[in-house]
Amino acid sequence: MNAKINRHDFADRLTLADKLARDVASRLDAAIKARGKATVAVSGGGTPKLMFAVLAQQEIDWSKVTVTLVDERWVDTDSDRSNARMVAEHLFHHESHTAQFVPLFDRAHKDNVDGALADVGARIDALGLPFDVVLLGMGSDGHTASFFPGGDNLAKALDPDGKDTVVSMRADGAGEPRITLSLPRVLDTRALYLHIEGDDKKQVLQNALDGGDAPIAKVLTQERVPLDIYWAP
Ligand SMILES: O=C(O)[C@H](O)[C@@H](O)[C@H](O)[C@H](O)COP(=O)(O)O
Repeated sequence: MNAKINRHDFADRLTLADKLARDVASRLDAAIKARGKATVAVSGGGTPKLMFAVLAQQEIDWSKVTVTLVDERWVDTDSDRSNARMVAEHLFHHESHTAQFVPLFDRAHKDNVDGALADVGARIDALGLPFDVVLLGMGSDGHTASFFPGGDNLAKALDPDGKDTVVSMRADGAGEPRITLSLPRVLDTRALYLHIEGDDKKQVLQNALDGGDAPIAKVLTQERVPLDIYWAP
């Protein structure tokens, strides 16, 4: 293991959500004070919802915060599979409604994710990396972002020296086609968090820490940025 890893285990999910939301808000607030703006890339799926509800209530200058996604399912924003929709419904309330959102989905290319890669990549590059915060989740198959085992562009997405900002991904476990930040872009951040819940995911994480080759292992063994892992049963 090469990454500097800090483990944070909690007794329950609400306590985790509260602490992680405060830690992220504090990072964003420090970025605004230091550089006048903050950027955060968040993950989709179900795990972040409770934490987003707490994060939305943190009193920072959200008008100076830009939120984007680590990955997105290639579906329109009215789909209940859309991560953009999930973020809109769970994060952009209360204090945070003035934040700017940069989507990964591009309706102009709704039938062909590959046609959107250049434009979406440029959109992310224009944010001026590094991100201040990147929040990752993990599936029980050991994927993080859309780095799915067996994914058609997995090697490209995981190439530590790859030049692509975003990569398309199709995989049996992914449902619809995906777009994902590449591994080097995920790691181009001042702070990196992995948020996982449940004993099954803890075991998947442990397998990767023990030398398993699930995609999450690439985040555990990198040397670019320390990793804070937040877990609750
Ligand atoms: O769009 C997505 O699916 C994600 O960004 C993905 O990487 C997610 O973090 C994991 O699949 C965990 O998902 P759950 O939180 O729903 O288990």
